[in-house]
Amino acid sequence: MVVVDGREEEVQEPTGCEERIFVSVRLRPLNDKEIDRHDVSDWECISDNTIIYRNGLSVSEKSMYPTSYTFDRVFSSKCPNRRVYEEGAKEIALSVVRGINSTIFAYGQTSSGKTYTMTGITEYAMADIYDYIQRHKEREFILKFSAMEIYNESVRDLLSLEGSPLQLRDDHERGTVVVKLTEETLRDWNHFKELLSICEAQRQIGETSLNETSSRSHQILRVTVESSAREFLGNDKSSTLVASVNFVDLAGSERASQTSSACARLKEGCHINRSLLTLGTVIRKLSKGKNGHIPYRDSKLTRILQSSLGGNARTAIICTMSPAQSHVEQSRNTLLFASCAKEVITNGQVNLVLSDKALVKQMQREMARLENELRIARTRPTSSISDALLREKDLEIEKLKKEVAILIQQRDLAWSVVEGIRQTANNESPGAEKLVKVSSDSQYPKLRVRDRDSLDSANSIIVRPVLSVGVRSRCPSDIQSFTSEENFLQLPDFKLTIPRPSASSPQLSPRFSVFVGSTLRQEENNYENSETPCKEVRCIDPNSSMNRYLDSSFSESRPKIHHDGSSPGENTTISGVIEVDNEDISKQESKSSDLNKNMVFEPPEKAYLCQLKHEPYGCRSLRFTRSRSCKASLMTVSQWIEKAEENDGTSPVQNAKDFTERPYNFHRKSSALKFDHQGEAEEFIRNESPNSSTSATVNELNAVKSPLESQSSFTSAAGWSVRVPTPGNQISTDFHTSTRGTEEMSSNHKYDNQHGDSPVTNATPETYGSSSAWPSEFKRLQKEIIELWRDCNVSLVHRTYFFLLFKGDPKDYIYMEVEHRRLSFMKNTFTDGHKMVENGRVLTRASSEKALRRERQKLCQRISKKLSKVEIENLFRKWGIELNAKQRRLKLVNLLWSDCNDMEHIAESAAIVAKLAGFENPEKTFKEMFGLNFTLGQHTPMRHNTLKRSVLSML
Ligand SMILES: Nc1ncnc2c1ncn2[C@@H]1O[C@H](COP(=O)(O)OP(=O)(O)OP(=O)(O)O)[C@@H](O)[C@H]1O
Repeated sequence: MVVVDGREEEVQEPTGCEERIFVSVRLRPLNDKEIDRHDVSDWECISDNTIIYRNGLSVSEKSMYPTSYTFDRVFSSKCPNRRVYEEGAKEIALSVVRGINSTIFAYGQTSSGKTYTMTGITEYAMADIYDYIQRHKEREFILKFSAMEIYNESVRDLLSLEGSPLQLRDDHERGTVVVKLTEETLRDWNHFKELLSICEAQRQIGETSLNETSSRSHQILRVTVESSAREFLGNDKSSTLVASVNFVDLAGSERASQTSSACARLKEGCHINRSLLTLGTVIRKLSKGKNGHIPYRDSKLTRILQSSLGGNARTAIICTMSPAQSHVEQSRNTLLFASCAKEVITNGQVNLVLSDKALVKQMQREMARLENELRIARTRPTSSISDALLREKDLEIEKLKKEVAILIQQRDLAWSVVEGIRQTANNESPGAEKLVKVSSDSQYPKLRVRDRDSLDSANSIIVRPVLSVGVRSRCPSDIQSFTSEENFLQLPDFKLTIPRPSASSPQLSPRFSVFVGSTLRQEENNYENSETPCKEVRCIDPNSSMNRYLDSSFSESRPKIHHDGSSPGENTTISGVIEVDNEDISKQESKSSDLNKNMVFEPPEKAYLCQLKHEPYGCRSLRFTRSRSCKASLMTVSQWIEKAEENDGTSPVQNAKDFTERPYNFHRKSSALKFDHQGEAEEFIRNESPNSSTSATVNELNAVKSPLESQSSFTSAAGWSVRVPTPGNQISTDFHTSTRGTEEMSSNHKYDNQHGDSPVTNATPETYGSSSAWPSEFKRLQKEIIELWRDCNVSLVHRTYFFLLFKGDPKDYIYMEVEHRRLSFMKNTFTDGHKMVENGRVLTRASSEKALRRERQKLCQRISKKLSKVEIENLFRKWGIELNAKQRRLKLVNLLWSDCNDMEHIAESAAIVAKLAGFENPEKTFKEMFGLNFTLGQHTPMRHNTLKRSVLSML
């Protein structure tokens, strides 16, 4: 069933099939000569299929020759031609009327009866063809006759021979007799018989002309039958079936040795044998399959009969043999040939010659079929591809869902921080909002630094610490410049934008100390190369004593400090013009010297990165970000202890460099923060890293009153500072990214309102402060946090700090919430088997456990130093440790913070850790440190990119 022109047509396609050559063997009777010489018959057909050698074989002959041969048919000497035709050739010969080529061979030695057999078969076949035509008159048959002879490897057309009566006929074509069998001719059987007789006559003529050489030539009578193909193609009368039947009378297959020794005869025999030998070779090869080369071209005979030998034809071979004993050798060769021939497979196909119309139809059918196949083929792969794509997309969706969950956590956490800052600022400076409103630069609500010239004309200063969350892609070169291990993206940054100061506000004139390190220069050079100059410098507390922070290695390259008239130690404000008095920087920054003139830097160990930018509108902003040099400042107490322990035995100078500040420089930032035992902490630092500069730094912490402190500013342990506004300047917190532009805080609040899923943004201190629910909520949060500390192996020092610091004040809610979320995130991350990166370190649950063990060991070492013998023994007794037990100190330390359900135990543990760590009044610690610190403990819950994304998604 095929579709043509949109119609389905059922067409009987002519088909052929593979089949073996039909091989039969025919014995002739002993002829007169054989009888005369008393030759005997050695062969006998014992059945329709088997012929045997009657005489007994010698032992040697038995090993060489079989005595019995089986074929499709065997015909005895008494079998008439009719039966040989009927049983050995008819079916195959008549295939021609169905459009299938066919060939009837007669193979055998000379005088074995080939001609005798083929004459009878040809006559009967033609008679049957005639009968068939008579019964299928509607098919309009055309018969074409041709006869050829192959002699000495030359082909002759027997029908064009001189004197042939066929030449006189009108429908004669050279070498072919064409007889259109019309009603008239079909009625004239005699006429058809005449044709046959003509052919026979022609053959006789050929024989005559060859001077009795006919037995040494191969003669082929070919009858081509053409008829309409209506039987196969329905109404299409123009297409035809064309097939030929070949009647082949081969030359004798005797050996060359039996030919005349005369030269001519020898040559003739060679040629005969050439065709016969090639025929034998072809048959033998074909009997073994068609894989190898078949030498059809090696002889004329095989070339002409190529399609009949293993090709598109049905073939029957009748092997004739003499029964005489004297010809036994030739007879065996004939049987051997017949045995090979019966293995040959042919594949006769119906030969359909399509008319143009039928050809078009056929092509259409083929196209329709191919299109169907293509459609199916497209459907199948598409389906499989779709499945694969769906699976891939599903995985991607799952992955994105997880990322979204993480980002939501990060967003909430970041907003918690922002809210905390905002609330702190509002609480401590009620006039801040009002001052913000009177900003002179309403068009650009973010804070900016203008050129010095313009600063002169400025009439106000607005300092707005802006939570920048580390996205600095406003100029692409930023990113390129920060491909180092700096993880400024990891932590929220503040962008401090300082607009022009007011000339009438001299109290706001900035007085910054300036220190520029080599790292800074390199970074600045990077910025210089960018189209948008972004200057990253170190900005510090504007305190003249900052030069003390310089260590010996740095002091050589430190720039000159310019105080702009301010005396060291003078309380100055952070807001306003930042002045730079550094020759090196001025040279390097000659192209933008106006920027440097207003910049103040601090030494790397104490620095926050302050990024000064040219903005498209000509303004500049200072951005505080983390730098490599302030990386140490990001470390927590526990990290500090851990690091100190790690560096035991290493250069103490290195220790001093790495562990100089946190949380101690944070103490420095807060005037209210004074440890009773701070001296012990400092002593510890000196003991661990007896670097003079570091010691000086620590010693200066209390001695120096930061201008930030004067403004109620504070610095988070995360490495950036937030200043609480005081009357006279304006401070507000904001949350923005450089790439997305700036948005007013109000818009962020809108976001909060629209996304009320954050309990932090929904809850306010007032909410808890005015509610009796807060104490219970605090206890719940505290208990969960304690459990999370345990689950996340958080530093005991951190726990202690936090526990002692947040004791239930309603304002603590934000820090409790932040801590809770941070720990939850951390726990989930560890539970999922993920890693976290903190300051370039990969943190896992295992590594956190290891760090906690080290911290306990470190604390264990400090027991003897920090506690008296009596205190220690009392603790052992109270905690159920035998006084003479091995490793009793370590057992004691291991018990610290071990029972999360016993708040008395927790409180006692905190007291012990505080004493061991040397900070016994942590309640005086600035609480914002925890609210803003993402790196407390050993872990950093946010990764650079995820945090960045989370911020972008929020904006
Ligand atoms: N089955 C048969 N019954 C009676 N006579 C036969 C039979 N087969 C062959 N003959 C006779 O044997 C003689 C030789 O036969 P034929 O000419 O057909 O042999 P051939 O194989 O064609 O020889 P060549 O190879 O020389 O052409 C003929 O006189 C023929 O009449």
